[in-house]
Amino acid sequence: MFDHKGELGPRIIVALDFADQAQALALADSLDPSLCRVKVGKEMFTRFGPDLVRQLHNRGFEVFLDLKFHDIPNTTSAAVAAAADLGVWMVNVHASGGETMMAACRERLESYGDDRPLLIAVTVLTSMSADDLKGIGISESPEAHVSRLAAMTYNAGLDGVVCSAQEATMLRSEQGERFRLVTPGIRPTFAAAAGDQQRIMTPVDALHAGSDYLVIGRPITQADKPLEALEAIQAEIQLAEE
Ligand SMILES: O=c1ccn([C@@H]2O[C@H](COP(=O)(O)O)[C@@H](O)[C@H]2O)c(=O)[nH]1
Repeated sequence: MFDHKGELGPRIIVALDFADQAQALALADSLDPSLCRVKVGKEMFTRFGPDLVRQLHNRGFEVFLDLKFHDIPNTTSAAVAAAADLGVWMVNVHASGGETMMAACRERLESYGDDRPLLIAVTVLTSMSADDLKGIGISESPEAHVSRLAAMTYNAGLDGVVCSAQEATMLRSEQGERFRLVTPGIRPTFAAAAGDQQRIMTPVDALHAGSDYLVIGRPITQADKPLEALEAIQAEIQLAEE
């Protein structure tokens, strides 16, 4: 679970959320694949498809394909295999699709051996608060619900979860060191706007809390100078680690 595809490598995953492919690739060209990975999500994949992923691979980036599959086991496991065929570094499903579905996805990737992508599951979206959970009929706290979904993910044999950094310390102690914690909702000290994110943390605090990978979008992609924003975050991290 831990020893393939360059883990840990760069801890920052830049979320490429653009309506324009040329803009996304221009940004990628201004970044350094040795300093970050990139994430392709629903917007860009729906517009530009697998070709965008190939173009990023050609530029030397490892790609997290963030399509959050949520369907019956047969469909979801086939989708995960398609992602593996594309050669992505990481792919995800929704943990709320259930343990049987997640286990089917994990099993489907067995035949790829060490070439398989990391397979993780989304717990509770970082844009959701306790009130949002109540709105969909879930009365437990975000922490308790994340903990429940992460335990299911672990039992299904996946590599880790997407959660907020606010749950990282809890999950690290519950699921151990090898369970990958991928945390969006990261807001560096220089980025004032939380936007639609509810459960946020700074990069340094997130790493201290136990995050393995920090997913960062707008604070980098919408910055006047994206490479400088990325470097500023890395400097924050390095300073805190000294
Ligand atoms: O719970 C989740 C799961 C995925 N995301 C994705 O991460 C990035 C975050 O972008 P920011 O601009 O830094 O807010 C975005 O692509 C989301 O789709 C998430 O935010 N939360």
